[in-house]
Amino acid sequence: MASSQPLSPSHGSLQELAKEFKLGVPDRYIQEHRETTFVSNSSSPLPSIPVIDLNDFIISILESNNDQLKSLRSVCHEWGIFQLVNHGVDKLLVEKMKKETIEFFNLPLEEKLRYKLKGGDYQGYGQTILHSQDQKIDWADRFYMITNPLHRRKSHLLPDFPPSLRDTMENYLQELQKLAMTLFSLIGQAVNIDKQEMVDIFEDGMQSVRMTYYPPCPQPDLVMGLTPHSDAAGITILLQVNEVQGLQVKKDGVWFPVNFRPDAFVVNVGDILEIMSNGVYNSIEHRATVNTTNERISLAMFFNPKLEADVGPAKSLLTNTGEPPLYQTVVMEQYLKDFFSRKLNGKTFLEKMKIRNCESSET
Ligand SMILES: O=C(O)CCC(=O)C(=O)O
Ligand SMILES: [Fe+2]
Repeated sequence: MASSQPLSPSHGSLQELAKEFKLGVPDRYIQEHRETTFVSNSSSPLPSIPVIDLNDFIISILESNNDQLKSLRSVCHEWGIFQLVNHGVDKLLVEKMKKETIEFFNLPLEEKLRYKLKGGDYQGYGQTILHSQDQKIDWADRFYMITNPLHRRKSHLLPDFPPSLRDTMENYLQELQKLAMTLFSLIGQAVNIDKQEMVDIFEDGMQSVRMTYYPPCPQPDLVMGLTPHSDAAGITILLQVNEVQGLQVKKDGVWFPVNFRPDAFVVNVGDILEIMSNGVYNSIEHRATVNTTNERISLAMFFNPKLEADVGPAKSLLTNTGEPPLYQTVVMEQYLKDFFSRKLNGKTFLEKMKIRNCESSET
């Protein structure tokens, strides 16, 4: 396990700083080894990420057919990401949440700095958390916090938000938690995990949120809005707040841009579902790019097991399929500690959870 203490970022807000970098980007932001993005043309068009329609499940359950579950399984296996439409969350609430998120980043700097990351913590407002002095900084400001369990909330964050943002966020959290439980149930069934096991693990689970602000950048091809990573979550439900595109996913070794549908949430399969499904599902590697003219804002919500739950291949899946476990099992609380003690780096954290052949033959 990496033991580096995160360094306190002293560089406050890029949203303000970026205004001074009109001509060029400082070295600390330049990513020398940035992988290129797929360029489409008439013979190789841009592949679009799959769309899952929640209404289709209601119909297929009524008709007792498994086709929808089969297609969900194949989407989570081959892609690990999909656009979810007819998700049932009130459109007005989604629009209000977008508006409040934009207003958060429009607050005067001194207001936002009330929520500033404090030394050694990973919750609050600021730039990339640094694990070493030479680490590159992403071209973004973020606000991250744990929203459930309630006793883990930091009193100077959500509870202390401007009332309209706080109330909208509370409603949004509740609605998305319900949606996440529906998705967990379907995604679990599609890979032979018992419904009750998903409920026991995810109901009232650990939930967190990240709002990200990507300023326009004079040299967008030199920086990264968000470093390539997979989410250390069960699932992530992602909202593109201001309709500026920038998310990319890595599929079969190639980076593809994702075009968000305005009526959809983007759902990512996270590392924990890859582990629970014993490797059937793929936690998608993704990154965010930026552009010269438009700021971009996103809101990601992460849904996880309870802090005291075991994270490992689902017991009912191993029993139902007779497969040996391909990943280790650790308690969620420890899993998170290990995750936050490292810098984001592709899928390397998930790799550490894999049981190697030599290890399994020794145990
Ligand atoms: O900004 C985006 O579209 C991606 C955000 C994301 O991947 C994250 O917050 O983990
Ligand atoms: Fe992510």
